[in-house]
Amino acid sequence: MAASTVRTNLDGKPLNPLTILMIGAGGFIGSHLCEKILQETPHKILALDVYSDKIKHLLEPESLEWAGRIQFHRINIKHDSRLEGLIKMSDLTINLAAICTPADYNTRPLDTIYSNFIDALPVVKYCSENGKRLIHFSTCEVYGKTIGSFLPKDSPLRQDPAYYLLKEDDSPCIFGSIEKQRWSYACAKQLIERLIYAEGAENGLEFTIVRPFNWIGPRMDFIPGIDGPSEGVPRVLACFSNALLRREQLKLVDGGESQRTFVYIKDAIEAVLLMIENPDRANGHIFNVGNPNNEVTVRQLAEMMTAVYANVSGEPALEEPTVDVSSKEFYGEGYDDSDKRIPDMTIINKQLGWNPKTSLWDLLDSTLTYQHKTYAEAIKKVISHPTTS
Ligand SMILES: NC(=O)c1ccc[n+]([C@@H]2O[C@H](COP(=O)([O-])OP(=O)(O)OC[C@H]3O[C@@H](n4cnc5c(N)ncnc54)[C@H](O)[C@@H]3O)[C@@H](O)[C@H]2O)c1
Ligand SMILES: O=C(O)[C@H]1O[C@H](OP(=O)(O)OP(=O)(O)OC[C@H]2O[C@@H](n3ccc(=O)[nH]c3=O)[C@H](O)[C@@H]2O)[C@H](O)[C@@H](O)[C@@H]1O
Repeated sequence: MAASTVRTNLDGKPLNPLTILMIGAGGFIGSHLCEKILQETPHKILALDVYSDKIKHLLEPESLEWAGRIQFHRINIKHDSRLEGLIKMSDLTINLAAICTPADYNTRPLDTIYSNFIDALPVVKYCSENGKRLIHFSTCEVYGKTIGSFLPKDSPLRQDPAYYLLKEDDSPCIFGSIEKQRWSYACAKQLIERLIYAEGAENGLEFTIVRPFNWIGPRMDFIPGIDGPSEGVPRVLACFSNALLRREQLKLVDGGESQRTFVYIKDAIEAVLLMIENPDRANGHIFNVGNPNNEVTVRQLAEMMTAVYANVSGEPALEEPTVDVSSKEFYGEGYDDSDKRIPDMTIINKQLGWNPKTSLWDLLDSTLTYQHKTYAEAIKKVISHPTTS
């Protein structure tokens, strides 16, 4: 960014450089947000995480044009007295830290609840007590299941948006029974949202809550056995990428009938930057951030990824690229699923004028090109020397 550029917000006001504490900066979303802020704004980042691999390229070498504008703090927010000091030093805190992989929700429900609720409490408290602004990352999973999912399969009402469109200020949050521990994540996220909202109402906390709807792109999660545990189960993009890279069948949980809308990480990050730089328009709001035009079933996603990867890698797809597995086999006891997730975009459109741009085909093409470049050689090595991995 040219040092002399005068940047203004949506209301034409000049933007002053901010100091931003980003908790969870070393993760998927954090790494893209750091890149965007460093490349396009004059803001400073205090990047906090227990890992830094995904932002290594931003931290070194020191000669990069943004040297001095990013500082990494290897801190676990569960137990570190430096947290309050960092919040005090910053104009804005963005909290991304969480356990947010469905394979963990029913197998590690305690860690999931602690991570998404208990560990976030001091962040909210310190922001509120010190009069600091907070952007907190929640999830579209707080909506749970759609009202329409309880209607008979052939009910024409299922086609009516009133029964499936997810609206921030209107839709109920519908989770399964307590034994369905999948909902431990959604429930913890819902309670922290309610707490933040209450801090706003009772103590004047300036907050924005983000509900991401399946943001995907490069650096999401890990490829098992390459840059993550061999037995680990990441989110669907990485699961399917891993299978494609290894020329294995893509596993469709319970027939792959669930529906999702996928948004390209780079589109979504633009929405977050608008929130950062337009507090008057973003404070006090909860925002859906997704792409309602990119809806597919998980089966369709598998078919699209198979076609795109064949093109990217130059290798023909398997004759039978997918296989059905039960959720119990894949995730274990207590798994349940969101049936359909289409974000209503009214509020984010009205407040920030944001719209996603990238089609599912285009985002899969750039993402799978990245996956192939980053992992194909390493996978080949592991496959040819399995014991040395
Ligand atoms: N990716 C999505 O589409 C999506 C969708 C819905 C919600 N979210 C939410 O957005 C946030 C970020 O998601 P992501 O996809 O980047 O996940 P991620 O797992 O890639 O990133 C989370 C980061 O937080 C860090 N972290 C976790 N606990 C920590 C602790 N105690 N102390 C310090 N650092 C800690 C992790 O090391 C990791 O780098 C999460 O809150 C998640 O629930 C993401
Ligand atoms: O990304 C989001 O917006 C939110 O949704 C995700 O939840 P989910 O979409 O269910 O997680 P994925 O792992 O991406 O799974 C999507 C669908 O694919 C299915 N799946 C997953 C992996 C696989 O190999 N095969 C497969 O069929 C799952 O059962 C599910 O129906 C995670 O909970 C969070 O990261 C986040 O809050």
